[in-house]
This record gives sequence, C-alpha cells and structure tokens, in this order.
Amino acid sequence: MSKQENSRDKLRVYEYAKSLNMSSKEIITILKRLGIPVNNHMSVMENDTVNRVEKFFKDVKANAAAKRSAGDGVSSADQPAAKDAQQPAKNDTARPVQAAVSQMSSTQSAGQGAARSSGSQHNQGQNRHSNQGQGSSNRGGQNSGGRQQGQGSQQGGGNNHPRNGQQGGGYNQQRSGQQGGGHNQQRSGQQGGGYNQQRNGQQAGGYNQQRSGQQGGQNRQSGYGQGQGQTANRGGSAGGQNHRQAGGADQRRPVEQRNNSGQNQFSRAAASNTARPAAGGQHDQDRHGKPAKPGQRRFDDNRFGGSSRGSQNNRGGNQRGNARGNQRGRGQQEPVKREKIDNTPKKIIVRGTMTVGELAKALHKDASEVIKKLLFLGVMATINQELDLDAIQLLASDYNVEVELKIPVEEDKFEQFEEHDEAEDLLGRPPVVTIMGHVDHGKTTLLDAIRKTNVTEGEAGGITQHIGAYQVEIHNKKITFLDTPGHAAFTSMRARGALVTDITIIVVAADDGVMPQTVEAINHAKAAKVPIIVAVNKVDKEGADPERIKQALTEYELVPEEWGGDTIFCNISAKQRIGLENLLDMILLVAEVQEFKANPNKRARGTVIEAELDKGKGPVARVLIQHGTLKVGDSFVAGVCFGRVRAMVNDRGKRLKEAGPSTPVEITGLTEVPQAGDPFIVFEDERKARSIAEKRAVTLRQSEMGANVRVTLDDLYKHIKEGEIKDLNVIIKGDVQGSVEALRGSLEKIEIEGVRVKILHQGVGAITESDVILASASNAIVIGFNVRPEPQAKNTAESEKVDIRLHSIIYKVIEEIEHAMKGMLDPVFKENVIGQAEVRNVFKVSKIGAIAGCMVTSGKITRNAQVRLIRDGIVVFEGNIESLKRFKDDAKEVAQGYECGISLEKFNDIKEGDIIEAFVMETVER
Ligand SMILES: Nc1nc2c(ncn2[C@@H]2O[C@H](COP(=O)(O)OP(=O)(O)OP(=O)(O)O)[C@@H](O)[C@H]2O)c(=O)[nH]1
Repeated sequence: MSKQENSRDKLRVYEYAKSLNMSSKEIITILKRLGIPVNNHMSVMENDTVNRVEKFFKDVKANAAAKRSAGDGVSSADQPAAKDAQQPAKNDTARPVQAAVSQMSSTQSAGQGAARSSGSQHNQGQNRHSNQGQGSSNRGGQNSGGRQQGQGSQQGGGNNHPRNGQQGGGYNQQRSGQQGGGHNQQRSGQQGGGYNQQRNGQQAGGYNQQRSGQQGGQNRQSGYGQGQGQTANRGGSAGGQNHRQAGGADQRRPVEQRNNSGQNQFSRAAASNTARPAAGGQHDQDRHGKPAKPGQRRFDDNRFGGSSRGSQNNRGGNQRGNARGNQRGRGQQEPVKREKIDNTPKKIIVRGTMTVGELAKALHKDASEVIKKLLFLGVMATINQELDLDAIQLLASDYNVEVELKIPVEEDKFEQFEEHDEAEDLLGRPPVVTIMGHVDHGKTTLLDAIRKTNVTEGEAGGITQHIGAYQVEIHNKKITFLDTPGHAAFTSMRARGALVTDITIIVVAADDGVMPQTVEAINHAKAAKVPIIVAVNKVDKEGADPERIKQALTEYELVPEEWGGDTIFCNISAKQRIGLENLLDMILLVAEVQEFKANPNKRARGTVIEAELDKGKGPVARVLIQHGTLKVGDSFVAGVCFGRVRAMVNDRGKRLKEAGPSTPVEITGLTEVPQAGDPFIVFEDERKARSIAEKRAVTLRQSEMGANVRVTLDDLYKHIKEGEIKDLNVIIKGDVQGSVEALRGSLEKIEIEGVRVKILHQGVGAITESDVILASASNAIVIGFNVRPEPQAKNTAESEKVDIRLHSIIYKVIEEIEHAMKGMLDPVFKENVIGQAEVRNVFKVSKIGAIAGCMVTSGKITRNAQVRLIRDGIVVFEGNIESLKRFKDDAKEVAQGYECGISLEKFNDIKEGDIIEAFVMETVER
C-alpha cells in the first residue's frame, strides 16, 4: 500500500497489483466488477478507484471472516487444523481477494475451464487435505513454505470449512477457477505453497510442468498445492486420476512437513495418516481405485504415489524429488527458490509476422508466457496466432529484447518494390520505345523498316523472331522497340501496373492528319507521363503536308522545337525508309537527356510483354528485362506463375546465357502461361519462387473477389477525405465536339476542397474499350454525354470496375460531379438497363407514326420501361414507349430472341439499324 501512497497520483494497475502481490488481471477484473472503466495494466488508478478497490477487499475479507467463523463450528469436527489455517490469512490480505477474484473470473480460457472442471471433480478430497496440511504446517510454524500453504489454503480454507464436511469441490473450483492462464505462473515465482494451490487449477495443460520444474522447492513445501498443480497440469485424460493421486500425495506432504524434519518419511507419513484417517482413506481409494491399508498406503503415497505422478509427468516427479531433498537438507526452513536461468536473447531477428509460438521460441520463452503478456495487452491470442510487427516489437521490448527487422519487403508484392541502387552501380541502358498512332498511319511499316534497317552486326543473318520487342543498334547504342503497336496494348499494360515504355513515337500520316486515335494515343502517352516524339509519316506521298500536322498538334500541347516548344518532330517515310536514321538519332537524344539507367549486377526484374503456350516448348514468356541480369537457370516468378529459365533467346533467335537491362528475351521453363504486363522477378531458388507465386495467386483471387479499388463517384468523397485523391481524372465522350468542349469547360472550373477535375481525354463518338482501359489505368471515370459505351467497352468497364456516367444534360453532369466531390451524392436513382432491341424494319402507319420492327438482342423490353434510341453510339432520343406489340397483340414485355413492334412516344424518326435500349430507374443504397 505504501507504494500507492507514494505515487497515488499516478498509480498504475500493475503497480497496485504488485503492491498487493496480485496480478494486474485480477485487479482489472475487480475494477470491471466494480464498474470502473479500465483498459489494461497500464491504466492509471485514481484515488477514488483505489479506495473503492480497498473497500471491496475489506468486504471480501469481512465476508470470508464471517464464513470462517460460521464454518469453524462445522469444520472443527473433522479438521482440527482449521483454525490454524485461518491465521496465515491474516498475514496476507491479497489472498482472500484472489479467492474472490477467482470466483469472478469465471470467463477464462477454455483450457482453464477444463482444468477447473477436472479440478472440481477431483479435489474434494484434496481440499480437505490441504486444509489439514495447512493447519498442521501452521501449527508447527516450521517453515514459511508451510505458512504460505496456509495462506493459500486459507482462502480456500475460509470457504472450505463449511464445505469440507459437505463438499470439498466448491473450494477447488474456486481456486482453480481463480487462476487464469499465465498469472499464476508469475505468482508462483514469488510465492510458495499458497501459490501452488492456485497454480494447480490455473494451469490447464502444460504450463505447470515447466513451472513446477523450476520451482520444485516451493512446491514441495507447499505440499498439497504442488500436488494439485501438477495434477492439473498434466491435465488430459490422466487429469482425473492425477488429481486424485495428487490429492493423496499432497495431503501427505504437508504432513511430512508438519511432522517436522528429522523424522523419517514413513513415520511422517504414518503420522499424517493418523492425523486424517478419513481423508487419507478416501484418497487412497481414489488413487488405487480400492481401499488400501493405511500404513502401506502412506508409504506408497509418499514414494510411489509421487513417482507414479512422476511417471505421468517426469518433471513433476523430479520436482518432487528435489523438493524432498531440499526439504530434508534445509530442515524445511526456507522454500528453496531455484534460480531461473535467464536465457532471454539480447536481440531477435524478425523477418515478418510471426506466430505466438515462433516468437516465444525466438525469445526462449514459454508460449504460455507470451500469451499471458498478450493478454495483458488486451489481446487474446492462441499459439498459432500471427502477430504483426508492432505486437512483436512491443512484446520484445517488454522482455528488453532488441528487435532487428530484416524484412525483405513483402516479397510476394514485388511489383511494388522500388529499385534502390547506388548511383555508382547504375549504368546506361537502351531506351524502350513504343510506337502509337491512328489506324493505317504506318506503325507496322515503321517498326518493320526500323528492324530491317538496323541489324546489329554479328547478329546479322539470324532469323528474326517475333518476341514482342526487338533491339536495333545505331552508333553503337541500342534501342529497344516494343513491337505491339497501338495505345490499347500500351495502356492495358499500364493498367496492369507495368510501365515498360521510356519513349513513345506518335505516328501521324502526313496525308491524313491528326485523327481521333492520334489524339487518344497522345493522351495515353501523356497519362503515362512518357516523352513523345512525333513521326510525321508518308512524307513521300503526294499531298503530304507535315506543316499542317505540326500545326494541328499544337492543339494537344505538342509544339515543335522550332516553334518554341519541346516536342521533336521527324518527317519520315516508313515505306521509302526516309528519315529513319534521324528518327533513331532523336530517340537516342531523348534517351541521353532522360538518362535511362539500371543496375545490371543484380537479380533480374522485368515485365512479361507476351506469353503463350507453345506446342513444342510449353509455356513461353517474352520478357523485357528492366533491372539486373537474367541468366539461364534462374528461378523466377512471373505474375502468379513460377519457373526456372531453361532457355533464353533474343529477337534474332540467338540463344543467350544472360540478358541485361532493356533486353527483350523469350524464355522457356515456366510452369504456366503468365499474362502480358505481368511483373517478372528472379528469386534465389525455385522453392521460394514457387511459394511466392502461390501466395500471389491467393492474393490475386482475394483481390478479384474484393471490393472495387477504382475510383467511382459513389466513393469519391471517401477517397478525397482520406487524401488519396488530389485530381478527379475524367474522360469525356460526347455526341458533338461542341458539347464535349462545353462540358470540359464547366468541369475544369470545379474545385472543391483543393480537388480539381482533370480531363485526361475527350472525344466525339461512342465510349470505346480504349477509353475504358485508359480510365482503368489512370483511375479515371468516364462521362458519356449523349453517347453510349460500345458493348466491348461496357464489358471491360464491368470487369475493370470503371465508373461510366451517362448524361444528356450538362448541368446534371456538373451537379453530379460536384456532389460526389462534396460527399453529397443523393442516394437517388440509378439507371438499370434491362435490355436492347435492334430495329430491323420501320413501318410508317398513318395516324400512328413509325413502328419499329425489332429483335430483342439482349435482356428484355418492357412496356413501362423508359427507352433511348441509339444511332451509331449516339443517343438520338430518350423517352417512353408508346406501344409494345408481339404480332398484333399488346405485350407487357418481350424477351431476348423475340421479335416485337415498338413505337415511341412523340418520336418517329426511327431508322433501320437503330438500337432501342430499355432502362428502368432504381433506387440505390449508398
Ligand atoms: N506511301 C507510303 N505508304 C506508307 C508509308 N508507311 C506506311 N504506308 C502504307 O500505309 C498502309 C498502312 O500501314 P501500316 O503500317 O499497316 O499501318 P498501321 O498504322 O500499322 O495500321 P494498323 O495496324 O491497321 O493500325 C500500308 O499500305 C503501308 O504500305 C509511307 O511512309 N509511305
């Protein structure tokens, strides 16, 4: 208590508990019982709290005293030692409290529960004995161990006495219940007999074994306590027996003590027997399953009883042996505390999360001890529970153990690692170039022309292989070209997290000019922040006007250098092979400025450009090495596949033993076919590669099943609030340039809480798959203004979880975006397209107007659905159905695969080939 007084203002639960020789958990339990809020052992106890707890103790003591005095009358008949047993109680204020706590803490672990119940079955006899034991040891006053026992039994004693005559079980139940997981262990380090009693129950399965091994001396002295403890520990099927046996043994042991040192054990035993004939008899019955002769019994109990226990639990047996030895040698004076050798390591190396068991092993601790510590931290953990780094560090610091983190990043998420190289390890590497542009502007011709123009000497004559990329050499410098032209391929790789391109070449045919896909390509390159070189192609053609191209591209912020901009323009003819060298020089120039570098002296990392199942070679992957050097025999992971490089060839079909940064190679030796865009990385051995690939496969499946990770207007506000989003990326597609421009202008004006709308791409026409892929790669939303997504785009949007918003009124778009940014999107309606019908014929009927003879191509058309008429991806009408007929009859709905006649309310301009899309508005829960 003095401690409290000294530092009352900052008294923590554990300090208070310590001052009472109790565990924090017990105090916490009391606090909770008293309705005082408490978090853990570190919680501060206010004066008032301490007073209330002390009052609680007093009440408990008073109750116990009352019970004792009531019980004395009963117990004195069978237990002459009972009074003595009470005396030590006075010395130990904590004990009754513990008993009280034990009563309360019935919500302990299952193991404890088991222990408790078995204890209660077997302990009836024990209780009685323990009381006797206490009593006699106290009377003798020979040793403190005896006294402690007395204390321990006293709590029980108080409760027991009345029960002894009637039922010993109650007492034990309490005691055993009292002791939750690890507490008792700790306590046993400090205390003798009384403890052990408690430990007994406390320790379901295993704990005690160790404990008792360490604390033989104490246990011995405490006698019955020890016995109980051991028996409880042993638990399991033998538990029942053990209890009984222990009971017998325990009973005797205190008697030995009592009967004092110097006498031989047998006679002591005999004395003890005579002291409690009834109890002894009962025990023996328990133990042997039949009544035995008293004299023999005692001998057996002391010796063989002990060893029989020992045979079930070697440590227990030894312990007892030691204890006996100690007892004799020391004349039962002092409880011998065997020094616990502290083999706690100074430092542990942590390579990631660990299970409780693993951590305990690393700390050279008993798992139960670690579990106990976790309990104090408010974490219920099992031995197989994984602990995160914080928990590991916290626990280690509790043991004063330093933690050295050697975490090789999360190896299974290797695409997220950033390569860190010392500047001196970095060497120049060839730039990786992608060619993009509008259809037929000459991308393929250019790729072929470059490939043929520059064949590396020495490799000349090799068979050109299509491996998704190739290298050319000019002025002794290499350039790598990815030979899948087109921005869709480029962006779908980017959407998969692969950034392989260093430079993009936008090919524009000088005779054609800037076309929609040229703009798309520019926007894709810009979104990926990759430098652009414009190749004005087909300059050989009549009517070619490169200047016009330059002019047109200024609109897209591609301003030629001669006009004060920073974009390189090269006039070429891919077909005539004019200007190619200049183009390659320009690529090298950009590369020089950008200083593309990599460390070739480490394990390889790259990206799968293509992969397929080859009939002869099995799974084949074409990989662009981006860091390090790939060697034949290397084990690797590609996406969720793993393998070992069996053979490696370059784009000339030449077999390579190793390949450095920016080299495209085709490798065999995979177990499965990865996907284009998959990350590729080498691991030290195949076993590791396999386990990482397996982990990745699981993660992939989980993420596929998981929630939408892309931004949608519905969760935009959440992302903004969490600071994840600074720009809302938007792609606009509209029916006419005017409305697209108007929409762009209005959207760009929006700025809410520092978040702005950034238009990544805009265009006229239906929403294409390429738009969706760009949105997916750039975490953008797509706004369709009077346009619809193409079927393929719709599917991709669904699979990529890209949010497409379709509107026909500008202010509604603005309102929706603004509301989304403010987190105020009304939980109103969401359009649900229920079906589409294709107009096959149009019949003009006087008075009625146009009737569209349709085929329902998907879903269904219902009479009361709203509809929109779509022509070439553009919405030309939105309204209601006037009539829906199957042949001559009105129909409520017409399903997919059936023909029907549809007339639209106040709209007759229906044409063959139009699509009638039916939709209903549904309320959506946000
Ligand atoms: N006159 C002339 N024709 C060219 C030139 N480059 C390409 N062509 C022709 O333009 C046509 C289209 O060329 P491709 O290389 O197939 O164009 P692309 O951009 O790859 O086309 P897609 O693969 O459909 O996107 C072919 O008939 C080529 O012969 C050039 O420099 N001059």
